[in-house]
This record gives sequence, C-alpha cells and structure tokens, in this order.
Amino acid sequence: MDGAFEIRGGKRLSGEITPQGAKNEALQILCAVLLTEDEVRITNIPDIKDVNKLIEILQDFNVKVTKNGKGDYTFKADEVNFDYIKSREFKKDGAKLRGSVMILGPMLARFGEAYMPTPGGDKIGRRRLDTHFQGFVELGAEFSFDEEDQYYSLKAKELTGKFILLEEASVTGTANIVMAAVLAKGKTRIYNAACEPYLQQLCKMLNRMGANITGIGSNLITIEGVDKLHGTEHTMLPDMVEIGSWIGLAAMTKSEITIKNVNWNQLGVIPNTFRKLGIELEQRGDDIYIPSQEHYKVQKFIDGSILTVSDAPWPGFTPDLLSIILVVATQAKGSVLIHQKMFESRLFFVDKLIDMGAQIILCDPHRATVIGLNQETPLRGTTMVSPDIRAGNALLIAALSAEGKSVIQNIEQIDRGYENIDERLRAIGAEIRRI
Ligand SMILES: CC(=O)N[C@H]1[C@@H](OP(=O)(O)OP(=O)(O)OC[C@H]2O[C@@H](n3ccc(=O)[nH]c3=O)[C@H](O)[C@@H]2O)O[C@H](CO)[C@@H](O)[C@@H]1O
Ligand SMILES: C=C(OP(=O)(O)O)C(=O)O
Repeated sequence: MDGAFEIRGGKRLSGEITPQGAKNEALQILCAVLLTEDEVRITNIPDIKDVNKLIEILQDFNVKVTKNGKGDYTFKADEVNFDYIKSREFKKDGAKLRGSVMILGPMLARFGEAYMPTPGGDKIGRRRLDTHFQGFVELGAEFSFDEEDQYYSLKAKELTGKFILLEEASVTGTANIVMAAVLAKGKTRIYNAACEPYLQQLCKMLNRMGANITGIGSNLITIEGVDKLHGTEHTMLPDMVEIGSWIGLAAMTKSEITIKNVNWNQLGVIPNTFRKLGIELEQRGDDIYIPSQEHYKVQKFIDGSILTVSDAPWPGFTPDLLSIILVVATQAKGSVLIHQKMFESRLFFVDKLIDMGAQIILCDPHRATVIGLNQETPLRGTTMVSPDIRAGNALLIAALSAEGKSVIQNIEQIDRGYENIDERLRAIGAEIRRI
C-alpha cells in the first residue's frame, strides 16, 4: 500500500484555499487533443496522479507534449503512433485509470479503429461501459469484447450521424460519443446526454476547434459532423468536487475559510446542498466565504420529515460529493438520510467513521442514516485505509476534525485526485504529514 498521512486533528484552520483545475474535465479535454493534428494549449491542468498518467499515455502515443509552466501544456497529435493502442503497454497503462476510456472516441473518429482494456478508476460498484459502446455502434462501428483478456475493440470504415437515445446519462460515455460524432458524416443527436460542466467545457472546446455542437448544457446535444478539427486553447474550470470538499472541511473543523475563484455559476446545487446541512456560506465576488461555526443544524423537508441527500446526474447533486456530505453530517445537529443511488459500493467506508465514534446506520449498500453529534462529542482519531478517492478525502476531513492522531493509509487513492493536498492543508493550519 502506497504511503500514509499522519494527522493530528481537532485544530481550527483558517485562510484561503484555491481549488485546482477539475480532474474529470481534464481527463476529457486531454483525450480531445487526439482529434487534431494542430497544437492545443491547455491551462489549469491539475498536477494529480490520474491526469499525469493520462499525459504519459498521450506521450506513448507519440503526442508531442510541451510543458509551458505549472498546469500549462501544449499538445500536438500530428504523428500519432496508432500501433501503441494494440500494445501490451497500453493494455497495462490504460487499465490504470478511468479517464483513459475516452481515448476510444477520438481514435475511432480519426483512425477508424480503437482498442481498450477494461479501464481502472475507483472500485465503487459495477461501472459498465455499455452506453459508450451503444453509441459507437449506432454511429456505425463494429464492436467486440474479448472476455478472457477483458479487451474491447471497435472498427468503423466510416461513422455516420444518427439519433441516439442513451440508456443512461453516462458522463464519460457522452464525452466519448460526442468526440466520435464531431468527425462523423452528417448529424448526430444524443438524447439523455450527460451535461455536467465537464461536458459543457468539452463541447465548447470542440466548437473552438471547428466542431458544430449545439444544445450544450442540455440533455439533447446536436452535432453536425465536420471533416477536420483545428487547434485551440482551453482553460480548465476549478474542480467543483474540491470546492465542495473544502466547504465540508470548514464546517467539520469549525474553521473560517475562503475558497477562491470558484466559478460560482457552474456549481449548480452544490452550495445549497451544504446549506441544507445548516452550513453558512456566502458568495463574495467569485469566492465562497465560510465563517467559523460552532454548530450547524440540518434542515427538514417542508412537511417536517427527515432530510435526504441523494445523488443524480447533472444538474442533480454529484455522487462524487456524497461521501463529503456524509462525513459533514456526522457533526451536524439533526439527522439525515444519505442515499447513494448511482453507485453500489461507495458507502462502505462508513465503518471507519463508526469506529471514530460517528452515529451512522448503514441501512443497505445505497443508504446510510446519520445522526449528527452536534459538535458535542468529537470523533476519535484512528488508523484507516483510504478505499477510494472521495471516501479517502472524506476520511481525511474526519481525521482533521477528530481528537488525537489518525493515520490514513493507501493515500495513492487521494493523490489520484487532489493536488498537493497535504501542503495546501498545512498552509491553512492543518497538522498533516506524509509518512
Ligand atoms: C473520470 C470521470 O469523469 N469519472 C466520473 C464519471 O464516471 P463515469 O463516466 O464512469 O460514470 P457514469 O456517468 O457512466 O455512471 C456513473 C454511475 O451512475 C449510474 N448512472 C448513471 C447515469 C444515470 O442516468 N443513472 C445511473 O444510475 C451508472 O450506472 C454508474 O453506476 O461520472 C461519475 C458520475 O457522475 C463520477 O462519479 C465519476 O467521478
Ligand atoms: C469516481 C471518481 O473517479 P474515477 O471515475 O476516475 O474513478 C471520482 O472522481 O470521484
């Protein structure tokens, strides 16, 4: 297991924290550079494991990568080594992260073939790829899956636009189909499309590259295929999952924190969902100011019944922040039902919180009832293993609020998605070190 954090909790933090560029947007945008021979310059790229791995994969495809400065890269995919996609190395490397799956769409569009091992990413329940392949097949690709090797293959002499009704609004699935359709012949309409800010950003960038996409931000995306795309520049949005995490951190540790440059207009229901837990937060310009609060009280529904917080495809509440909501609820006044509808195994980390003294009943793999401690009894520090990227960060927040020492092992899971997290937390007063 890779590295650990030692945390001495129970300290109030204070100061400013600036969110990194969005991880899940970066993974889409980096794959899109494969769609053109021209230079694409991308800024605000987060320096995190998953993104760096994808940049290495692009280099292995012989994409020319120039680092212009922190988070600022230029990519030029004019001499792509397509053979790499069939190599043993790609079978190994592609399987290391989830985002690599979005190489399929651009490769299929540009080279008429694409291959992929079962991608990696968090082990948070079944993560099927049916939507991706449904879309490619409807555009005219032939699909096969080698079960023994867990290897996906696609071939298409030509892709032709079509009306595609997706089985589910898959985020990476929609991105993949959009990237294939921009170079297809004719008009593609994708209904029940995912429309997260990540996807809106991708579509806007593709339009700047010469694509013709309308309906951006809705669940019906229309794409008029074009022959060729050209270079562009793109800047990643701040990571909304990080922003939510810092709101949760401030509340749990009774800290006064300002989160800088959050791009408030793209945060959807995130700020209000934290407000429902009783957390005060204020929009100041484009920052979020969270005052130090001794207590926060969970709201009830209008009819007086217990609050439920559940996830949903955008513009619903992102599943990637539900672990954070859950941990914050452990110190609220009142009770809340956390309902993780989209993933099957993302709530099991509550056992660790229960060990720390949190009052939680795991009703089933999708639902947990949290009875808040109202900051009257702190959680107790302990040793734990980070199971996935977001639960890892939730445990880190729990540890920072807890009395005494905690150790979080397997922090590779946290480093996958959060840039320099220990250093940035130390800068606002946290006692955390890598061991
Ligand atoms: C690299 C990347 O971008 N990863 C994100 C992406 O993963 P990813 O694109 O893999 O996730 P999908 O959107 O395909 O699906 C996520 C889960 O939600 C379920 N589902 C999806 C749509 C729907 O309408 N109903 C439904 O139940 C799926 O069956 C699956 O279990 O989107 C997820 C959902 O926001 C996020 O948690 C991941 O962080
Ligand atoms: C589930 C996540 O990541 P991935 O899809 O890369 O596993 C996440 O970002 O919360």
